[in-house]
Amino acid sequence: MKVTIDHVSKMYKDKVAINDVSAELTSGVYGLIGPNGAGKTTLMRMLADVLKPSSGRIMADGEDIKQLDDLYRALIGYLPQDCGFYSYFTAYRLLQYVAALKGLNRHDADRKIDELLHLVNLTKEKHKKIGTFSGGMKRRLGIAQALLNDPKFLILDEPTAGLDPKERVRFRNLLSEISGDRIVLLSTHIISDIEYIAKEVLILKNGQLLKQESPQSILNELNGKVWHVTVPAIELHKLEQHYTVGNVLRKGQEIEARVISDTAPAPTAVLQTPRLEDIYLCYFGEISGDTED
Ligand SMILES: Nc1ncnc2c1ncn2[C@@H]1O[C@H](COP(=O)(O)OP(=O)(O)OP(=O)(O)O)[C@@H](O)[C@H]1O
Repeated sequence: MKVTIDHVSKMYKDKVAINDVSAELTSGVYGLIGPNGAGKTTLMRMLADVLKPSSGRIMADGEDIKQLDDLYRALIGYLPQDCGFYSYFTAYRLLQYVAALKGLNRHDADRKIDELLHLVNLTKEKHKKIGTFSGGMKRRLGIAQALLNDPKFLILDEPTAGLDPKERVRFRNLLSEISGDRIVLLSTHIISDIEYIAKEVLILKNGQLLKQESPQSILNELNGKVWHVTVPAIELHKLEQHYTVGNVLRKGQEIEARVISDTAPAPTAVLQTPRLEDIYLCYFGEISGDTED
C-alpha cells in the first residue's frame, strides 16, 4: 500500500495547524516528531479520516480517500492520543466491542482477539477491568484494538506517552514485529522510540514538514555540527546567546554543554558523533524527550 499526502493543509478558524504538507508512505515504520503544537495529531487525524483537510488530498494507492470512504477506513488502524477506554469494560469485552464496530463477525473476532491479546502480552489480564490497568497495559490494549481489522496502515498517536523505559522497549519490539508489509506511522517526543525501528523520520514544525529522511541520512547531516564545549560558568549566557545549547552540566566553576554549530563554538570545543536525539536541538532548539528518563 502507498499513502500519498498531497499538499495538505488544515486550518482551525484562522490558525494554520498543517501547512501544505506533502509526503509519501510505503511499508515500514515512520516516526513523526515535532514539538508540542507542531501539528502531529492534526495530521494523524486527517490520515485516520476523522478530520477533513482544509485543502489538498490524501490518497491510498492513487485513489482519494474521500472517494474510497469506508473502503479506506477498513484498511487503517488508529490509536488516538487519548483512547478514553471504558474503565469498567474488561480487555476482552472492549476488543469485542471494537470488533463489532469494525464489522467483524463474532467467530472471526473471537479468534482474532485471542491472537492479538497474545501478541500484546495481555492474555492473562483479558478478563480484568481496564480501570485496573497500568498506562503501558492500556497502550498495548490500544494497539490490539487498532490491529483488529488487520490494517495495512497503522496510525499511532504518541503510543509510548507515559510508559516507563522497560515498557517502551517492549512496545518498540512489538512495533517491529507487527510492521511487516504494513505502513506504521507513530508520533513521539522520544527519539529512542524510533531510533532503531524507523525507516524514515518526518520532522514537523509549525505545521510544516521540514524533512522526511532515513535516520542515517539525518545523522549524516548532523555530522560536523555537534560539539562538546567546556567554558567558565559565567560564559554560559554568552554561549546561549550565540548558539543552540543542549544539555548543560555544571562542574565547579565550569560548565560542559552540548552545542549545535556549523563552526567550533569555542577554541576548546570538541566535535561529537551526532545522536538522533540531537535532531531536537538542531531543528527545534530544545532538548529531546529522551533526557527526561
Ligand atoms: N480543535 C482545535 N481548534 C483550534 N486549534 C486547534 C485545535 N486542535 C489543535 N489546534 C491547534 O493546532 C496546532 C496543532 O495542534 P496538534 O494537536 O495537531 O499538535 P501536536 O503536534 O499534536 O501537539 P502535541 O505534541 O502537544 O500533542 C496547535 O497550535 C493547536 O493549538
